[in-house]
Amino acid sequence: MPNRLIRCEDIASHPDFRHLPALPGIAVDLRYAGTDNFVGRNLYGALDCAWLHRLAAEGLERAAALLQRRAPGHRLLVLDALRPHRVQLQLWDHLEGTDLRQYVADPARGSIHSFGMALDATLLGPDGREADMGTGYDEMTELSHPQHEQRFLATGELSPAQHRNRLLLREVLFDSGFQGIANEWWHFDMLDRQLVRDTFTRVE
Ligand SMILES: C[C@@H](N)C(=O)N[C@H](C)C(=O)O
Ligand SMILES: [Zn+2]
Repeated sequence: MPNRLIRCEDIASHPDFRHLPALPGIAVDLRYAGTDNFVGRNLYGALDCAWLHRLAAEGLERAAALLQRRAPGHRLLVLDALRPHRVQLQLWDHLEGTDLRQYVADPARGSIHSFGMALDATLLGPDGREADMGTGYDEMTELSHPQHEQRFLATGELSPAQHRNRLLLREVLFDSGFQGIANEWWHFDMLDRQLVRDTFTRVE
């Protein structure tokens, strides 16, 4: 268990966290705060989870500015940000007995979301609609894996336009300091994961 812990209910009083509605030009639709998620129920309830650690929030602001320059009219849509550890446990438990746990960080190690240092995001096009990424958010199939994109491009299961949308999302986030993971096009971490687990405050 990390040395530093804070309850999600107390996050507003912690100086290291920033509230997403205060970040200009970024859209937020936290899917675990409703029923449109793979568990099928609202996991955040009365908790306000529209927060990120200031280092991740600053990276997100940089990414939004880059996106404005590279693809005017597009916006970033945050699908998940700070995820309390208690919710990570529920995601993990929901997938017990399946082979899908590769898509959820083991709470025994800790999700980078629970430190406010990871976000799930997609793009909104100039028409305000979500860009087509080839799969939906949290779609737990190989077609969602960045590591297999070349294969799916070759078979036609991923179109060049869908791939370009993923590349644009990745470019603006990577150029702003985030890193991706091999099996989820929507997930981005700020800083080294082990460093975050060892030295940052985890939100319970
Ligand atoms: C569950 C999915 N949206 C996600 O964020 N996965 C990463 C690996 C996590 O649980 O930290
Ligand atoms: Zn994620």
